[in-house]
Amino acid sequence: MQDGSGRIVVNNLSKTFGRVNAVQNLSFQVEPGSVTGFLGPNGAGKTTTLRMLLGLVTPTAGHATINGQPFNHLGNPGRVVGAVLEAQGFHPKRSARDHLRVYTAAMGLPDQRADEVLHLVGLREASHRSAGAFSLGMKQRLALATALLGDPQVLVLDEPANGLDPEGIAWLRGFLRSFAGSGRTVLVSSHLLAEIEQTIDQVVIISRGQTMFYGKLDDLRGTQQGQVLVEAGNPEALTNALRGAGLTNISPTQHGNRLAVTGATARQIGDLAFQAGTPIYWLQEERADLEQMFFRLTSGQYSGAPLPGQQPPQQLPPQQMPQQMPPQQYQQGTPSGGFPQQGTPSGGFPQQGTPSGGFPQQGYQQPPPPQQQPPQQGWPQQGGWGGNA
Ligand SMILES: Nc1ncnc2c1ncn2[C@@H]1O[C@H](COP(=O)(O)OP(=O)(O)OP(=O)(O)O)[C@@H](O)[C@H]1O
Repeated sequence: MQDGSGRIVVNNLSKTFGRVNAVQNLSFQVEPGSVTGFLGPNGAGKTTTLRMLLGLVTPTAGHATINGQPFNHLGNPGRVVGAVLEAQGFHPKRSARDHLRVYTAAMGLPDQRADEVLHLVGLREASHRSAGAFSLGMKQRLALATALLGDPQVLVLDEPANGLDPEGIAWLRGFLRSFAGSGRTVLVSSHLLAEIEQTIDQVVIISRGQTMFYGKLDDLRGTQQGQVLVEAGNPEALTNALRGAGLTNISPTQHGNRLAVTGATARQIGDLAFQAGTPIYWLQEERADLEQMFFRLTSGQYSGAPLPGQQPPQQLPPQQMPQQMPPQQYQQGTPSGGFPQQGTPSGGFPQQGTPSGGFPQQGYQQPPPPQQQPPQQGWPQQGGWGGNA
């Protein structure tokens, strides 16, 4: 029985292709009402994981569920999951509206639903145009429209920002936030952290099929302490004051009198300088650079050696690693009636792509409980696709 939660659970999932360990012991959870980013460089195992979640690939070990069930056991998958794995597979001569109507008919939905989702993704004006003439960004939107047909509870998108121009990316960001804000679940993959950083609540970073980080972005930032750069009238007096306060991670910078201090806020340093009687001429907090951390966590995937200026890939301390679920025997899903089929886009039916999630790590704040709300209400309405949309 489905639990109706909208929760995605990936539990000790592994997949081996011959000698390639595409996915190794991956675990995470995606809660309704949240957006989870599934990140990793090319070949990290994202698509394989999403395909296992969507019942398109049989895991070597472990299992993945949506609403407490393997995808192939969902009674009406199109109403539960909307998935886009690749924005391809459209008949080139078929209009966007006709493409969608093939699926409304298959799903027993009214034709009008095709127009509704075209409006939702900003393709209303292009509904009569052939999909073959669409830009990559427009194809992304049409694939998303297809996934939305069944008004799904869960969205699983593989690299949905590919081909979108900056306006399209901003729109997608708002759309996904809104979708999750209505109590639904979003799992979105990308190989670029910056692309989805502003959209996601939590992140699962994988490299070579293994989890490198699973948790909230702030927790990831917290793994690397920021520093404060300070220029004081009397650096020696400030250094003494900082040491006196137990701050020993102080180093000179290449810039004259400036010091780099780790483990303190700018405010603390300002107070200590005041007490030491030295003026401050310049003060700046430097936050850890997420993109750099992402590269560091995933570097060496191909060469096995760190790139110049990068650290070797590092496994995070245990408290930052995903919690393991109790081992459960994987139950292979029974094949559904033709769905999902690769390349068969439809609301909730996987379209060549894959999602995934993770278990809350320590300190992870549970997102609000699932709230079923009328679909689309409050979702950003797109007036049209811009540029390369
Ligand atoms: N059907 C397959 N047969 C053999 N190897 C495969 C198969 N599918 C994937 N792989 C291998 O598994 C590994 C993970 O591939 P996967 O496509 O899941 O990575 P990815 O993170 O989605 O990469 P990208 O961002 O480039 O799509 C790669 O080494 C890939 O070559």
